[in-house]
Amino acid sequence: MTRTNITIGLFGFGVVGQGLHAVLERTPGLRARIGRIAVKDRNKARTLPAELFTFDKQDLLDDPSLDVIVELIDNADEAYVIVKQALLNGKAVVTANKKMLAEHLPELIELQKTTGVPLLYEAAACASLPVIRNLEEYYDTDLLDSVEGIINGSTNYILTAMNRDGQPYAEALAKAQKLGFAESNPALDVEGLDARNKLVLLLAHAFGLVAGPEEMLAVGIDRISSLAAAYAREQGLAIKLVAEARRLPDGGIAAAVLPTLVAPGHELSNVHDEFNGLVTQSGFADRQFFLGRGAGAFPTASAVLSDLSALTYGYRYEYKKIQQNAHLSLAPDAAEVDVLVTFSDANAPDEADFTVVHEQFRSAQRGNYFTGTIGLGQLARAAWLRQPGVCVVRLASPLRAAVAVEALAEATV
Ligand SMILES: NC(=O)C1=CN([C@@H]2O[C@H](COP(=O)(O)OP(=O)(O)OC[C@H]3O[C@@H](n4cnc5c(N)ncnc54)[C@H](OP(=O)(O)O)[C@@H]3O)[C@@H](O)[C@H]2O)C=CC1
Ligand SMILES: N[C@@H](CC=O)C(=O)O
Repeated sequence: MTRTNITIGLFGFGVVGQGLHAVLERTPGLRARIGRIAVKDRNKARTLPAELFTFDKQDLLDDPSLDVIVELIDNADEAYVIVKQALLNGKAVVTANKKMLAEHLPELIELQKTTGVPLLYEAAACASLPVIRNLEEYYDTDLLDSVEGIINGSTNYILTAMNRDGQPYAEALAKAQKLGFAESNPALDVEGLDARNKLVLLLAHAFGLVAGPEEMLAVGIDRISSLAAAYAREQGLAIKLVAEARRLPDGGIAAAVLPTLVAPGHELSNVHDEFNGLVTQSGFADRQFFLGRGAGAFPTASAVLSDLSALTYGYRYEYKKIQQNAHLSLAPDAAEVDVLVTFSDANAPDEADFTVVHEQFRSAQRGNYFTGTIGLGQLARAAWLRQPGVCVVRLASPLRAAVAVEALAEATV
């Protein structure tokens, strides 16, 4: 699609949809206008004339006057049907729906290939931060070693409100919802699933690895115990929800989303409120840091706007790294991680799962914890991880290649 006047068929007129409308009004240079809007609730009052709205998706998908479908609804299953049909109908699509993308990425990549129609989704990972196109284009030849970041705005907003402002968890979550940062189902945010969906997109564009979300471990902030929070405070560290993907020496990729202790000098320690931050590490450019708003109406709409503009000059993702790295796979059993585990007497973790246990603490008043090293795959499989009263927080060290138990024993003799 290379034209300068775009007529948009917009699905969804919630936080981001209304943000996009406002942003387009203030961006006359793009010459893009919303032709029709599909929404769901017939009883909701709208801020635009009623004739602009429809409740039938076909009114947009079958309308030849609409060049681009912008999909901004909060239902991933319905979004999938809409996006697929739009591509098959030859309409370019811009979406912010990371859940839908993460669940259907292989098919959506194939559909772009077979139809020749572009699907862009910069807003789906880190909202206003231009990460997808940078990972796809800028790091095209400079080999990336890792991406590590705070990629969910709501949980960062909640953790900031709790730690800096002393707000209770439930109050901070309610505020994140009120401000339009949280998903309609906020469990996606606080359980680490939204960050994991975004990590799927980062993996595809950073490393050319297309993985399903369920293949990666995600632990959310909803399980952070008061003992873990106290441990962090006493050590002068902050707990952040961090998504990490790291190339291992043997070529596999270790990837996970975990609450993580972040040291004061680390780039991510300065990412507050609903901001996101992403650190990339690559062969030649070395370490780089992206920082910006990771949720909210205008920041997210700004990324949608950028995708619309990119469509006008014929931009599409080429997924070059997927072709180059067809052999690449996730290797959780080749990786290990240092963690803090807090637990109640009733649900103690199995210490035999750990390669090493470092520090132990037991107190009838404060609760119990230990720190140790565990294989990433072992941690993901551990039944105790999901037991009530168990909290796992990654220590400040990154994911790394697993050291075999024997090698460790030899080294310590
Ligand atoms: N909020 C944010 O900061 C960010 C959100 N996103 C993503 O953007 C998308 C939209 O989020 P957000 O704007 O916050 O969500 P909202 O809940 O604010 O709005 C959702 C909109 O979708 C409409 N809708 C739901 N189902 C359908 C359907 N089947 N057909 C047509 N319209 C439908 C709703 O209609 P109605 O008005 O009738 O209820 C509503 O207008 C989500 O995928 C989200 O994950 C991505 C980055 C940031
Ligand atoms: N709920 C998401 C919205 C943006 O992606 C978040 O909080 O990051």
